Amino acid sequence: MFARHQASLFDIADVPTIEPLGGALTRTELGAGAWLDTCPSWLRGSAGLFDELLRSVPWRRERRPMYDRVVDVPRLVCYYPDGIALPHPLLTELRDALSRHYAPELGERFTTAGLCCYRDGSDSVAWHGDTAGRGADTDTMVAIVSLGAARPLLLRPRGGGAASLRYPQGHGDLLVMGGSCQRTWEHCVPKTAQPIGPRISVQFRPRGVR
Ligand SMILES: O=C(O)CCC(=O)C(=O)O
Ligand SMILES: [Fe+2]
Repeated sequence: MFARHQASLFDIADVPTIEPLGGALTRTELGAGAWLDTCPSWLRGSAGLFDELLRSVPWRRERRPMYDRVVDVPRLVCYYPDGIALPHPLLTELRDALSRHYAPELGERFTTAGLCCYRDGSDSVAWHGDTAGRGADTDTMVAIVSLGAARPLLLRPRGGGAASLRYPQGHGDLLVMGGSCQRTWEHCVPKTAQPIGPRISVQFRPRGVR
């Protein structure tokens, strides 16, 4: 199912470590109350995590209503709702580190994890905001940790008017969308014609945000 992949290309250290978030994040104000925090290589030494998730997560195809049909979304997904154990203890550590760091600003914990697998460059997700839940009308946060092959995450203001921003998301990188980002901006992961291996995106969200 997956293109050939060598863990050592991504990360050679064996012991997973995460950077304390305090000094490591860069915040970008996007306007309209939206912001982004980024931390390249937040997680190091995580090649084993990528391999294990690729192998052991019960990936399934995503289907979405579009106009009068239901279509396959070109990527694989697995959703871990509030209260369901995550598929690897390291993901629990990441979620809890994010919850601790953002508690004063977010006022609640990250409780759910959405895992997506982009098998190769023809997998993608179209422009959207995470507005299926509270993000439609409430400021919130979505924290994304990327594993595997680097793919860019693009952002643009809803309603157009500005060139899109491009954030390459490589192995271990963290990107957090905050404030009004889900309702005032859109994001996507475009297809690429480059021969590229699989990428896993892990999105942590508070309860009720989808
Ligand atoms: O692949 C990513 O990092 C973004 C995924 C995403 O936007 C979503 O599943 O809502
Ligand atoms: Fe999203």
